Amino acid sequence: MAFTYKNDVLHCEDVAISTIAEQVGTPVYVYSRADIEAAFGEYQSALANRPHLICYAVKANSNLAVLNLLARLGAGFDIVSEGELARVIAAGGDPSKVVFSGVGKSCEGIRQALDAGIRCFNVESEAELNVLNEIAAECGKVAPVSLRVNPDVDANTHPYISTGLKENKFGVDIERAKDLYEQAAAMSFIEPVGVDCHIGSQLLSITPFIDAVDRLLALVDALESSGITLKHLDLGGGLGVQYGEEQAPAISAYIAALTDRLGDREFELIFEPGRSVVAMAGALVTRVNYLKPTEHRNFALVDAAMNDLIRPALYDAWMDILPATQRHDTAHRWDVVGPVCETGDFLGKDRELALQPDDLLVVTGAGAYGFVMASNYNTRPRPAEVVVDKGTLHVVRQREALESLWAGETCLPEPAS
Ligand SMILES: Cc1ncc(COP(=O)(O)O)c(C=O)c1O
Ligand SMILES: N[C@@H](CCCC[NH3+])C(=O)O
Repeated sequence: MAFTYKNDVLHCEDVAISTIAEQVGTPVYVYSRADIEAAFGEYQSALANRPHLICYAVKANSNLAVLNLLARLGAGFDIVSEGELARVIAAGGDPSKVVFSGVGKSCEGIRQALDAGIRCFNVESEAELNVLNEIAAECGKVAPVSLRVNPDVDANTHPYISTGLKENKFGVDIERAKDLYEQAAAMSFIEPVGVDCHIGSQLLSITPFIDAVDRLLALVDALESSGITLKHLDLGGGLGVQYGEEQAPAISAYIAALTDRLGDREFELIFEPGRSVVAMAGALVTRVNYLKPTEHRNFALVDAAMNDLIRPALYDAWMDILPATQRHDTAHRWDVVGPVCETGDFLGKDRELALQPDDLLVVTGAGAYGFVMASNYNTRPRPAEVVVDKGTLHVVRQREALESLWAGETCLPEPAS
């Protein structure tokens, strides 16, 4: 674990958090190269004795430096837009290791992905399959396809990030999937190559994954007996991490439990992990601007806000908040809140901390769905991002310049008289 205390001072790898804040300012996202590589390495070791491709889910953290270091480790990528495809290519990723997920792919995205020669389109509806067939015909290409099947399994996670239930917008109803594969197989510019599912994110139990894989395997066997042989099984992402006291399954246990279900079937396995690769490798560093104790609650007003890290506001997500330097004076309960004009603008509530103005606080577990979900609400520039590589600090994205926030906007001309 990269974020550890040495003599009361929190470090990322060998660099003190206070050094980062002095050099780069706050708020700032900090990622540990070693932690990202270790988590990805766990997937690689767990899958070492099977044909596999680990397609890192770009949406979790799409910083070019992060994508580049995963590409160098041999990762494939799971994308959901032409923007993410462009990022992967800019970061040196191999398009032939890209799978394209997403329930509403644009025609332009489909065209660019066909041109780039991606590994597979994870198709989510009959309408999308027809559009893909038409665009592939125009481009004179055959599109490799998996259907993303909705297995109707309860992932037991926050309702906003549960994706494998019938009432969710994602995937093709498993009961319709066989018919759709038969249609796909008859299309001239579509080649069914795999099957895919992704039932949700931040799953803390392996059981729903097992239920989903069993349902997928029954479908694969039924397809096989009607003459459609698939080459790969894509089991999506979704493995949770330990933000607080809840325990998350180890990557190795999760992979072992799923590969156990396959029997002697010899598919290539694809996984699309996002959070479990990058979440714990990152943190958001923020400075206490004001302390505001009141009769009812104590507020620590920090310089990061919901625009920088929206998970607490959007999902009521609990994320750990650590002092950059541990004080040994009396702790109090603080709501750690930002400057944005919304009551939902908090990073954590009721946290026991010994605080002084100007102290640095560190929100851990922020490497996934942190910067990527940041916005410019309240005309706040998005923070810088840095990677710590042992003793060296690399600024991999500068904090946005204020003027860039209104670049491209124009005022109306004087009204014609
Ligand atoms: C299709 C798809 N694949 C992979 C992921 C990555 O999920 P996670 O970050 O939970 O591993 C997501 C996000 O939930 C997704 O929608
Ligand atoms: N944004 C979510 C995860 C979304 C998963 C995307 N399919 C989170 O922060 O937990």
